[in-house]
Amino acid sequence: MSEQRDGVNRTHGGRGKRSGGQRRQARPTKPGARDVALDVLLAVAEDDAYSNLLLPHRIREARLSHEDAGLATELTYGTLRRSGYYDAIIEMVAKRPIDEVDTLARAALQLGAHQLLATRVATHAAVNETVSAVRRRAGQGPSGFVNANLRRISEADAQTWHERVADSANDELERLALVESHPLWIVRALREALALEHREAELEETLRANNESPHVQLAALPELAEREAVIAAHPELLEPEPASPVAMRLSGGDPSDLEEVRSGRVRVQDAGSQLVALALSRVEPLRAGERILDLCAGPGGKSALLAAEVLAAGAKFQANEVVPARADLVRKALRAVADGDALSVTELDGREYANQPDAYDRILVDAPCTGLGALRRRPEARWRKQLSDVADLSALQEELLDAAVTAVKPGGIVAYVTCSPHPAETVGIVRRAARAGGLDVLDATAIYRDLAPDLDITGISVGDGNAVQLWPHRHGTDAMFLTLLRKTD
Ligand SMILES: C[S@@+](CC[C@H](N)C(=O)[O-])C[C@H]1O[C@@H](n2cnc3c(N)ncnc32)[C@H](O)[C@@H]1O
Repeated sequence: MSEQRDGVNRTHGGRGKRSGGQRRQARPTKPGARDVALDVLLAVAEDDAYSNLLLPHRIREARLSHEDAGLATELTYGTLRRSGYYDAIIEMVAKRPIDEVDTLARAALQLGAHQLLATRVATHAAVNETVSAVRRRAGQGPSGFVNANLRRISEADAQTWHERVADSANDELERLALVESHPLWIVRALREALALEHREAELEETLRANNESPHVQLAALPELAEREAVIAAHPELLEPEPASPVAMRLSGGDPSDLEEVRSGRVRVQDAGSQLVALALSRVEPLRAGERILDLCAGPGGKSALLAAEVLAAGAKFQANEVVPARADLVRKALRAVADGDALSVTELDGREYANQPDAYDRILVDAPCTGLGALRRRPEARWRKQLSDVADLSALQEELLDAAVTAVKPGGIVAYVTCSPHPAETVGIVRRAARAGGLDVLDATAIYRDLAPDLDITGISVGDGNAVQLWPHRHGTDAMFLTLLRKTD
């Protein structure tokens, strides 16, 4: 039997390795939604592509209709998010370890399993169309293997597969990791984070929320756009989003169809990201002449919102981003807020700001992190992150926070923020800083309750104050963490 015919990956390269023996054939027919989805799944597996960057290109190249573009998007992102769960099923039907399944066959089986078990696509279409996409790409060889195994998957319903996979687990955490399609170390970290609020019972809900597509949320930049007026101009598309006083929810369509988005007065931004930025600018009134620094600003979402607030109060705004290409994105984001390049963006390692003691009134440290709080937005991210990333990042996070504490004036405020709820990146960092002395931990729950009275906010005790962890399943936002620290001497 040839490699193509039996679907075996004899390279044993596992995820992300090209299977070598496949010949990619020219497609005689116009590609459809499944061809596009399969293309992107393979590029993610073989070339470490980012699905959210590649998919829009592939959809345009294939000239998919609006409807097919929607289908390709749902199939690609849904399959990537749940691919760990589908792998468990593929191992059962193919009766071999997943790393021994050829990359194309594995991607096609995941794609087919997603259609069969998580969408309303009819069984015959899910099987036949997926097999046809494999045949167009690689000929008869692997399509037989894919066809046979998809038929086996289609013989049981979604509930039965759920039970079979759950029964294969050794314990409760492994069960959740398998059925909710997350690496086990991430499940453990999320449980630990929920335990800080005595909410371990919400673990399954938290994991499920990571498997859903988030709503598109927009921010009306203060002084440049007024939320109610923007909603009034597009009542069929927009509604207020309770998680931030400037947030709106887009019900469908492309945000750039809105003139307010094209002009930069309204930005696509998660409401939790809005809330952490506004917590710093509104924790107490901004005074004219205050100096505000965004230490880790790329690509500039929070900078744009903060700068709009800061300039309206006659205060001064400074952004910094160490990666030059990302610093350019910050400059672009700030152009809508101030004419030309009126706001400078430095390109320093944020730790160098320790050389400017007592220089700023408020500093945002939106620290580089694992991003475990935004897994629903980055469908393949959970499979690429590693536990070892946490140690490296938390060392950097400590140093960036220390630099900000040095650079803020006595009486000034540092906001420490991550888009990860991993305790080693959140409370681990701020509790250490609080123990070192010279800082008061403010009550972040109070400012959140002012800014978003409809949200159910609970605090996590840090020193004498409270940090706040937002969650997709409870607040409809990314899992943003915030602590506000005031320098006392
Ligand atoms: C979580 S992101 C910031 C997101 C941004 N605040 C926004 O809302 O668009 C963290 C940023 O920190 C940058 N970064 C990483 N190491 C850094 C360092 N040593 N100094 C300053 N910035 C750093 C990364 O390049 C990344 O752009």
